[in-house]
Amino acid sequence: MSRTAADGGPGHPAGPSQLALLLRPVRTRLIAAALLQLLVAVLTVLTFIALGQLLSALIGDGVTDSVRGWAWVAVIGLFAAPAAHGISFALSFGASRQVEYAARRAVVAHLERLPLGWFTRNGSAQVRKTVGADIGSLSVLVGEGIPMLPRFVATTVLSTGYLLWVDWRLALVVMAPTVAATVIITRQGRNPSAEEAEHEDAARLLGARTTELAQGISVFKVFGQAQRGTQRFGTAADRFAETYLRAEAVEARRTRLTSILSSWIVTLVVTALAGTVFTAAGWIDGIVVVPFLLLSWVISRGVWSLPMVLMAGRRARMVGMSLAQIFGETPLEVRRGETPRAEPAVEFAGVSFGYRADKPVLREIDLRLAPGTVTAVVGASGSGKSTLARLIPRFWDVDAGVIRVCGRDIREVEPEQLYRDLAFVFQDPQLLRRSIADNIRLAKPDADEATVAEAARLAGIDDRIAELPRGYDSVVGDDARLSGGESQRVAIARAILADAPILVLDEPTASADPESAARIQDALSNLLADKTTLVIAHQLNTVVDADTIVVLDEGRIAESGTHAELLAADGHYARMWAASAKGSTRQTEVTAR
Ligand SMILES: Nc1ncnc2c1ncn2[C@@H]1O[C@H](COP(=O)(O)OP(=O)(O)OP(=O)(O)O)[C@@H](O)[C@H]1O
Repeated sequence: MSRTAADGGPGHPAGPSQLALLLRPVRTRLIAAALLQLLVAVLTVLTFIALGQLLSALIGDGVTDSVRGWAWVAVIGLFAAPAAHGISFALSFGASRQVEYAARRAVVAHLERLPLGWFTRNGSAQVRKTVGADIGSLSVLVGEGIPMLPRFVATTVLSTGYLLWVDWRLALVVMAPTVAATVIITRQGRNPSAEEAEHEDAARLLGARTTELAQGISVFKVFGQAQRGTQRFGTAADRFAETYLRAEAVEARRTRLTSILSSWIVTLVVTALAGTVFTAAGWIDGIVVVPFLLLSWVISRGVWSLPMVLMAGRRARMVGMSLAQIFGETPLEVRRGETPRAEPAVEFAGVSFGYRADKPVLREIDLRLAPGTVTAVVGASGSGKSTLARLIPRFWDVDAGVIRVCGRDIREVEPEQLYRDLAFVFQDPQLLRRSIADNIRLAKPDADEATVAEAARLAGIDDRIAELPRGYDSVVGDDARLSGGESQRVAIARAILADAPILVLDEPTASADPESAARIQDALSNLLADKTTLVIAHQLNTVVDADTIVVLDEGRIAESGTHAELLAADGHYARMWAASAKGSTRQTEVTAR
């Protein structure tokens, strides 16, 4: 069993083919831009040939009719080449913006269809990297790389062809350094050096350590380990710097030879020396050297830009891989189903699930949450309570069995419908960096202010919101800094407003202090009225009134019943209850002392 599909989901070809799909709508514009760059190449080479002819005429042959023609070519080339380049750039730049926008939309649309569990595993880092940096590189590739490549090739081929035609022997000598540089650069450009790869690794590690330090600095400090936290970061930063210097040194060594070989001054000197030798030997007329001086310079400039073209190719591969990773994730499939929607019950029938094939977390769960009842799930840490709760909103799909919500297999329900039937409040209430009002009305964007305020009142958070500088318009994280318990109550207000018939609550009081926990419990009692509820609880005293208490033990249902029934059964639950009673007595004694 695998939670990822490396080979692409249905309708979403991975990698390069995804890139091809994105480029298809702008294909015509890119072809036009590339053709214009070909024209620029032709005009550039013609201009230099014309310059050669003019210089030759000035030095020796005298001005003839054909020279006048070449003068026109030079003038036209001088104006037409920048104009063609300008139009080509406008076309490819426009196309790059369109591709960038389409790529971001395609990624976001695909993300919308991924199971929620994917986000808990990957967090926001990969999404940020793909939607931000990688798609940014894609834009550079489309805007510059794709049109510039034909220009580079055409300039080199045309100039070389012309020089070979003028005098192939001199051409071979003059071109030798640039050909050598081209071969070396192309071979080097294909694979990054070991030092470069090591530096990439160090950069990734530094990124991870920076996040760890930013998120965990308070924990390190509280335990007197601030130095250790910064030490881990410092070691990563040192390694980053060291590998950078090493990679740069290797790069400098690698490029030393090629930058000499492809430098224009070397080309000019080689051309002048070879031209002198050839002329002295009587193999050529001295005037023939003029076009060589001009065009070998054009070629060396092209070779100079080759590493950038190759870099664009490497980036394209990287972007392709990054997109493949996201598009390779199998989206939530919604199967065709004919079962009509029934009363708001939740059923687990023979459900088994594991995050890994060799480690089942839930085994053969049979459970029914009857409409309008509260079912509490308790059990030791790691027994699978949160996993059970998260399977209902399809964080992951079951490996065996079926989960039904309102009588229908959840794999046959459109997510929009499923999330209308379900509201969930988890341990870590995720509030968006938006106004409090927007956070509450997430499930009902058109809810008016009075309705939002009423939900906040029922959730017991209205008085705290009133204290905020801009009340309901205060923005979470900016002028609304809320405690864990307060955030939890905002999440409950959101669930109250959503008014879904089924509620899934995963330890909603987990991060709250006793006073806050009591307020959350009050808020929940407003939320629970008439709902079908599944609540995960650590503190048994919060669930004694539940209609059914289910005890999970190593992923299996060990027993279930009411509080009184389970105490009478004297099994798992009774032992947990006795242990929790002992714990709270000890707690009371400690507090009294
Ligand atoms: N996203 C995940 N990927 C891999 N394993 C996971 C993931 N989430 C939980 N697990 C593993 O599944 C098992 C059950 O975890 P779960 O969180 O469901 O237990 P729990 O009963 O809710 O525990 P607790 O009361 O401590 O929150 C544990 O062994 C846990 O390590």
